[in-house]
Amino acid sequence: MTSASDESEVVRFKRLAAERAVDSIQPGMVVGLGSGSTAAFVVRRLAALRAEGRLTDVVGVPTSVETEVLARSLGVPLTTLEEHPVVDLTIDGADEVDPQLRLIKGGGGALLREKIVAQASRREIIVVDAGKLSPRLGTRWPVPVEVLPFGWRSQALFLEGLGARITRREGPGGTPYRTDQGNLIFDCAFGPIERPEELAAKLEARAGIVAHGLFIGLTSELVVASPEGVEHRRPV
Ligand SMILES: O=C(CO)[C@H](O)[C@H](O)COP(=O)(O)O
Repeated sequence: MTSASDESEVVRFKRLAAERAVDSIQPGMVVGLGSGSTAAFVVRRLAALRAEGRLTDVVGVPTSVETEVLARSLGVPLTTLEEHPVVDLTIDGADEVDPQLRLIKGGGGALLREKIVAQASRREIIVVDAGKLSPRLGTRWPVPVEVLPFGWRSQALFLEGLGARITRREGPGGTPYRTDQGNLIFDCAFGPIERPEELAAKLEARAGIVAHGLFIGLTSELVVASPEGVEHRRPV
């Protein structure tokens, strides 16, 4: 168990951003629970508030098996998109955020469920430490692309044809990483991406590509924590 005193600065910023976003949760909400280390702080904060008798009627929609396991272990009640096809508010992390609040996500491999939940949400708050901010997507992070195992070598050639340097993500013991759906991930280094919308359209047109980590037009608010403090950027 990590105590607040031995948290690294970056981890502290992740926690502060996550905790600020939790302030936006209202009683009775259906809340999308993102994946990754920053989003895990959202689940922990929700559990701590429940222990104080607050937000006890909030239910979460987990975006990954990992988040589901964490939430269950902390007693946070969960639901599904089948039961609640519209989510009031989702709080999730990101790997890279550009000035238009376009994102690269999927460092934790949960991109497909994260995007499904984001698209089902009325509001999507992204929580990051300031190190995730980037002038142009692709500068600091590859774009994860989830592909069906069927025909994966063809997808690899297609992705290289788009100009990416690709790496098939590895799981435990050097075996291919598998997503919660049993698919593969290629991390695609494009370098700084000039027109993310065009790249997203090409990826979406390809059969066998199940999801990609470009999240465009899905962020409604951003919470960024840095040495200067915590900033909640809302639409103007
Ligand atoms: O997209 C994600 C998982 O698929 C995460 O939100 C992203 O990788 C950020 O992770 P972290 O909060 O651990 O830095």
